[in-house]
Amino acid sequence: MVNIFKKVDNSSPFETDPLLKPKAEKQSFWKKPWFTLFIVILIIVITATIIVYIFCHKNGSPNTNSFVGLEANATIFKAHPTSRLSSLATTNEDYFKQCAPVVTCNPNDKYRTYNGSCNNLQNPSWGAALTPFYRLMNAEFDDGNNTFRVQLDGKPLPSARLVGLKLFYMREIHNFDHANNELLVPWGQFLTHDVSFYPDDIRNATTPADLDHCFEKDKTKIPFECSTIIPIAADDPVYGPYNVSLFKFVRSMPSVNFSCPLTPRTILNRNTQYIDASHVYGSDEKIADGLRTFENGKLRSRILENEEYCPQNPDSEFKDGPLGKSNIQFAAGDKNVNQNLAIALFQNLFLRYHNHLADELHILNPSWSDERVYQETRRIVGAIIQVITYDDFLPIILGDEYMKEYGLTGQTTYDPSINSALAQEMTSGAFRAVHNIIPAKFNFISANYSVVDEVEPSRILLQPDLLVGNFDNMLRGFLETPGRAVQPSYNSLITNIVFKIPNLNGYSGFDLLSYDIQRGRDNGLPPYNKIRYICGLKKANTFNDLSDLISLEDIETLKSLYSTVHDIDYIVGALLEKPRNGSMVGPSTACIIGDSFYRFKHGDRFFYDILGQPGSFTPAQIETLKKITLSHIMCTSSNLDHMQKKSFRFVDHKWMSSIKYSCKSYKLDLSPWKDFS
Ligand code: HEM
Ligand SMILES: [Ca+2]
Repeated sequence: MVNIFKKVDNSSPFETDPLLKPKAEKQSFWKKPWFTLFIVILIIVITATIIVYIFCHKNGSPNTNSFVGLEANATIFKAHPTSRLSSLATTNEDYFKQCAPVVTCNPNDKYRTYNGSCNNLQNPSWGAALTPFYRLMNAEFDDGNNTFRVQLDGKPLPSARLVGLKLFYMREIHNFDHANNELLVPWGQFLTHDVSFYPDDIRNATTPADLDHCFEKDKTKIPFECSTIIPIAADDPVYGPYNVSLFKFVRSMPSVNFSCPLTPRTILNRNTQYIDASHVYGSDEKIADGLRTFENGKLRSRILENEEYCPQNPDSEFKDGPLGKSNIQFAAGDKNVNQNLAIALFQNLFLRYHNHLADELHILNPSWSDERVYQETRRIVGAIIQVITYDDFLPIILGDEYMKEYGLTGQTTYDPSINSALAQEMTSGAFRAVHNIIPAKFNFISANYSVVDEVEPSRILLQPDLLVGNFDNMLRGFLETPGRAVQPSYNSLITNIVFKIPNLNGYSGFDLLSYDIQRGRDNGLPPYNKIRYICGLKKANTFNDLSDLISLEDIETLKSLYSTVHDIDYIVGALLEKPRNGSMVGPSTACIIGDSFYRFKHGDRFFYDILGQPGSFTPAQIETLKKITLSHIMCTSSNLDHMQKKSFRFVDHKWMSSIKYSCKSYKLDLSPWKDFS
């Protein structure tokens, strides 16, 4: 803009012909053609801005996504609506036939079990903790059972780091999604931790730290535990200069470690596979009891710097994270509570909310026992997570059209033939594609809206100390920062963390994208082309057949990495796909996410709006639950005092403070819980 105006000034005849100058000075400036032109352009710009703004906020479409080279209105995605997927896997029942414990259920139980069993009365172990992830297609391993998939021509798959470098590195676009804020990120992860957790395979006592010896060069034989490391080339632009030659990679723990030697390699999910707040309360009774005070229904907590936080984890395993020492290690229902600051923030937020709600219910019903208050609160918190997920979060991730296509809106009808368990294709593939909206830095924003700290990924992983004293600023940071524009690349900081290994006197690294690609191979995910097929999209016979969804430039790079179109890792294809308008994800990602959330909704006998079950809420309670927003939770559990109604929307305090309502307006009507039996 500035340059353009300068150019006009320079070419002005007044400068070159002084004789014209007095006449020109007498003429009113608003009669000049350039002024009229300026006004017209200004009006066009303002009108266009208003239209774009209204469109973004109405449709929830980020519209700032950075998929160039493909038609914005790609109607092709509509050509194959797949509202229900049918699993083609033949192994889903193996665990239940061979290893599932005998479970006796009380069909009249009002509350969920801790481990999720007895939700489905005909198949009581479905969706329970410590049962396998579901599969939409059979696992793909080279030897059929265990070893990483290879390419069709027998060559090993390209290094996950190389794939990331060639396709995604240096492609990051620093645009914002001005429709949404960054809160989508902690919510997405919080939701993930409700339904997914697989621990490392440490059968040979191989913790990540034990893999240091994999760095040693000149080995004639690669030790077993080093065989799945992610190789890094010497000319890697980031890690090369530090001589980092590999990322350590520990495989997921297979079922054999839980006395169930299934083949092909089968991974058990340690968390309940329902959206039921198991990450707040625990996926077994021992963990749940350890988190309770057994007084007035409350959870254990501690006060740090005058605020309430989760209790300290007594487990020595947590004392020192691999990235440094941490005095604080929270305990919560999910073991991954300390994985990064964002998830720690949300676990603490919900701990506070539980205790707030328990207080309210206790005041409302003083005669209720500790057990009753605790279980009712737990039930409400689980329901709230469902409401926020389906009403607010998913419509932004998937868009309204996909929401309808996949049956994720409206009244839930319980269908006992549905196994709600989380699909491997989802947890090791599709839902990870949403890692592309993780911002490079977390902004801590003070009450007067100034950024007081910008925290890089190297400071957020496994070291939650920073949360204490910064709770409000961190929450405000997520609310007050526009989201990262949807794009194929992850942010370059989360893919390029270099850290020093003290005992090795060298360096190591972390790259979330490499780990996501490698995890897909570890857990036997089918390649991208097969997911296209199950999702009803056109199966590609040649690389060029991908051009319906992937740009020609990316197809050329894919050709240079993979032997055939059938070899491409699923998450790689998922990231490269052009999202449908109004959605943040491409069709093969939406299809897998849609399937999972369909099964979480219609396969859960305790889903919050299902009627006629012993665990059903009353119609009046359901009405109250439907009105709950994340803003209410944040208002109740922090010191923030104003909040927009649509919590995930970016509401710039400078221009739109009038639609940030006082926290006093976010009251929850608990009267339907008064004296009900
Ligand atoms: C601060 C932001 C986040 C960080 C630092 C983060 C980091 C990680 C890491 C380190 C893993 C394990 C990688 C491995 O397999 O070794 C993981 C797994 C995963 N993440 Fe994220 N993530 C974040 C946000 C999200 C979001 C927003 C979503 C989805 C909406 C998501 C979905 C998943 C899923 C589905 C998995 C696999 C589930 C599991 O580990 O049990 N994450 N993430
Ligand atoms: Ca759960």
